[in-house]
Amino acid sequence: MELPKRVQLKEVGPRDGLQNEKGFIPTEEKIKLIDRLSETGLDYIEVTSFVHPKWIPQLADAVKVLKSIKRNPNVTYAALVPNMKGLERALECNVDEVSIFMSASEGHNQANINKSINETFPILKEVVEGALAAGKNVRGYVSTVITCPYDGYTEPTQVVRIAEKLFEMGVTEISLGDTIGVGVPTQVDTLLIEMLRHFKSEQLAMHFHDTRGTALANVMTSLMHGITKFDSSIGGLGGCPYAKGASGNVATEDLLYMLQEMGIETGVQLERVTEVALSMENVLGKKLSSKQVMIARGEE
Ligand SMILES: CC(C)(COP(=O)([O-])OP(=O)([O-])OC[C@H]1O[C@@H](n2cnc3c(N)ncnc32)[C@H](O)[C@@H]1OP(=O)([O-])[O-])[C@@H](O)C(=O)NCCC(=O)NCCSC(=O)C[C@@](C)(O)CC(=O)[O-]
Repeated sequence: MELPKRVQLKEVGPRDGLQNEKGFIPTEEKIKLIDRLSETGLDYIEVTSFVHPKWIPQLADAVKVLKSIKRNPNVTYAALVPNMKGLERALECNVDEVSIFMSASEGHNQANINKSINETFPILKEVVEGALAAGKNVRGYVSTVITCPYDGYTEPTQVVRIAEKLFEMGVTEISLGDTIGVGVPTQVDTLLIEMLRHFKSEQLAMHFHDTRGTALANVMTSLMHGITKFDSSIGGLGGCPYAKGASGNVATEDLLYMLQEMGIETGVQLERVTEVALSMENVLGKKLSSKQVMIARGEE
């Protein structure tokens, strides 16, 4: 079986991981989390999001967080940006990379960003133009690529249509989100066969939530298609408040363990990431569900 020799992990814990947490996490703790993650070998961290604080109150401190972290020159610090207002705030803090986002399905797009798919394109086009003019790279998320909590199954051709539009705008990479974490390997296979007829594997990243425990199997299927970029979240935290039933992302430390044992390099230190994940249990006042954290707790 031919698998990639090296994979890049994009840590989305401080943004996707925390956005769904109910109680407000003190800003100092978010900064500490990002600073600790910056010392684990990760080279990409999505730190926050410049969405409307009314929609995601947990990340209302985005400006303070991004301005206060200790930047490691080897790490790209990215943030989610939905529109020009968000871009202004992100540029004010000198974000390294901008992540725009929309869904492949109408139902989730409307619930998540209060716009139809067609209304979203010109808004994002303006954001991409503004970010590129400011010298920032732009990454695009396409959510609900397998199933939408409102509209059901998503046709792969619809994902291709949205991805083509985002690439035309100037994004350099698209992260494909199984937003509610119900996808299975055969569906990922079907999706990637279609996507790879139109795009190169280097242009794609995969973003798996793990609601049904299928995320690692979906990563494996993606590796077999030559995908080398995966989003993951420390401790398996995460979820979208506008996607009912969505649980956390694949846990960074569980993904790292699997890759490491398969001899795939990441440059990230499993022990350090696990320590950071474990420390989040105190901050959040709850046990995390990742296997590596359970083992570190002595609960094998
Ligand atoms: C997109 C909007 C802003 C539209 O929200 P809206 O209410 O339609 O916004 P609007 O453009 O009509 O503006 C209304 C007011 O909000 C202000 N406003 C407008 N934008 C901003 C901004 N950026 N920052 C601060 N303020 C803002 C704007 O200035 C105005 O203020 P007013 O004039 O009334 O005083 C809203 O729907 C929103 O913030 N949605 C984000 C929801 C979200 O973050 N969801 C979770 C993301 S996770 C995800 O999408 C999936 C992903 C990426 O993780 C991958 C996967 O798992 O698949």
